[in-house]
Amino acid sequence: MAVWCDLHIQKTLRSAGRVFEFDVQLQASHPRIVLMGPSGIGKTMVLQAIAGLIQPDQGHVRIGQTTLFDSAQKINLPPQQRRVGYLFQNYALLPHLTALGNVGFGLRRGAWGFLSHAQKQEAMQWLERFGLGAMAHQYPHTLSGGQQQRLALARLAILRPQVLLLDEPFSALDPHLRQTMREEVGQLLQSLGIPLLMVSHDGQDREALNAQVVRLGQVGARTVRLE
Ligand SMILES: Nc1ncnc2c1ncn2[C@@H]1O[C@H](COP(=O)(O)OP(=O)(O)OP(=O)(O)O)[C@@H](O)[C@H]1O
Repeated sequence: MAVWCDLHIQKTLRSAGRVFEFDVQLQASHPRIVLMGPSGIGKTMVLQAIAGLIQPDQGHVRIGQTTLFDSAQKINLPPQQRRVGYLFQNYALLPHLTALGNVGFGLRRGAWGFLSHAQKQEAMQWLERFGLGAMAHQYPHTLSGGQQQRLALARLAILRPQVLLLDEPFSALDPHLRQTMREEVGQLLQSLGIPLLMVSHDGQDREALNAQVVRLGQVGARTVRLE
């Protein structure tokens, strides 16, 4: 696979006399990257910079053929134009919509748009692909933790993002479900062909996803890529 992610993120944060310096470069061609490193090193910051939720002081972020951010060229696409699927830890499902409504939500036109017949069919296909076809008319709170996670992923995948960003997606699940979800999500994501960048503390996530590890660490007072 060609390089699908090319980034250089430089950022300095200061508060209460503490300075946090971040200078990380990454060129990824492996389709599944797991970002590891000690707590507070800035792993989540990498995902946020790709999603456009924080702005680097300097550097660039390119995903596929698209430049999302480039300080020299003064490019900074707003989050909604980045075609990036960010799975939040609480899944951010819409409680008043059914599973079908949640998956179809991003296909609607305008805030109050209804789903067309074709859009409903498309949403249904994605639910089935994620093993949730029988639960199309259930609300999120009636789904198990693993089902909610699959629903959240289906909701991102239907929009065909250029990359999926997952922040410790399995850490909130109980140990048994964690292993099942690792395997299920790993197979699903491989079959989708969407590149993946995931933050994890757990070597078993890397194994289940057959991913490449990128480690962040500190050199002096600065966070950098170690390998
Ligand atoms: N305004 C700020 N001033 C100084 N440092 C900050 C500021 N905001 C965030 N930081 C620091 O930025 C760092 C990056 O945090 P981030 O959540 O990305 O780390 P992480 O590697 O994902 O951690 P964890 O594994 O614990 O989730 C943290 O050390 C945090 O203390």
